[in-house]
Amino acid sequence: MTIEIKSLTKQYKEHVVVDQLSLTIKSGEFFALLGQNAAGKTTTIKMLCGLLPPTAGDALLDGESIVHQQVAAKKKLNISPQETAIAPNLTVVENLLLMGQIYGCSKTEAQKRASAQMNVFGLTPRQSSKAKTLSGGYMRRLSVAMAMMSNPKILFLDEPTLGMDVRARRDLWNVLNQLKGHVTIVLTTHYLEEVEMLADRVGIMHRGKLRALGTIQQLLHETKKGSLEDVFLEVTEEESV
Ligand SMILES: Nc1ncnc2c1ncn2[C@@H]1O[C@H](COP(=O)(O)OP(=O)(O)OP(=O)(O)O)[C@@H](O)[C@H]1O
Repeated sequence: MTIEIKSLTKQYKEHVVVDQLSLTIKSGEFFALLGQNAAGKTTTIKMLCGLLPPTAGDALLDGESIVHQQVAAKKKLNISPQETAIAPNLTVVENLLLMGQIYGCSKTEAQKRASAQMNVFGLTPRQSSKAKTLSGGYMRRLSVAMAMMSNPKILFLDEPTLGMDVRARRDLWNVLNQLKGHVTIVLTTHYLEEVEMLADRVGIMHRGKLRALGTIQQLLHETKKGSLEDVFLEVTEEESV
């Protein structure tokens, strides 16, 4: 369940978008990847998920190379992307069962997993609602629950609470907290409060490079700042345009 990123690089013509990123994310860790717009976060996650080939470097997901053992590496992970894969005209439970089928579960196994996920994500009361009738917050919950249907060892969450109201965000945080320690989670977000609430460790990217890495306490100590926001602003300031 460990993610070992080794000099991972993505270059578009002369533009180096991810620049020799090296980082190890521990098994069961909740890791937050931060950075300003265009820092290279989504590109990094897309490479780790096998959606984008790296220009150079590699990453090992539970020991499987994303370059040389793509199929095996992909089996370790799932992603709840910004654009969700929810079918609007299917109900909540149908969406979950469909995911189960896609991942090759038997009908009984898919039903078992769907019930478990609806329970964890507080979706049971809405199981017969068509997905298109759900609020944005419930949609995001469904999206993460669908990603969990494959029982992934590694889960990537790309801005999971974007556009959610305060309560929906808090509810999803509670749910994500329950996954802590059981699944290795990589989260990208612009909400620093979310990071403070959930993350074991934080990496801050700036212009494709990893500029800071550690627990929030370590980062505050190293930079002698009073808040994660101040750390973030300092780390991303010096070269910002
Ligand atoms: N297909 C592409 N061709 C050329 N440049 C690209 C391509 N895809 C992304 N980029 C560039 O890569 C850089 C990093 O983009 P990326 O989406 O990884 O940033 P991000 O940190 O996820 O930003 P945000 O917080 O805005 O989501 C940007 O400058 C973007 O314009």
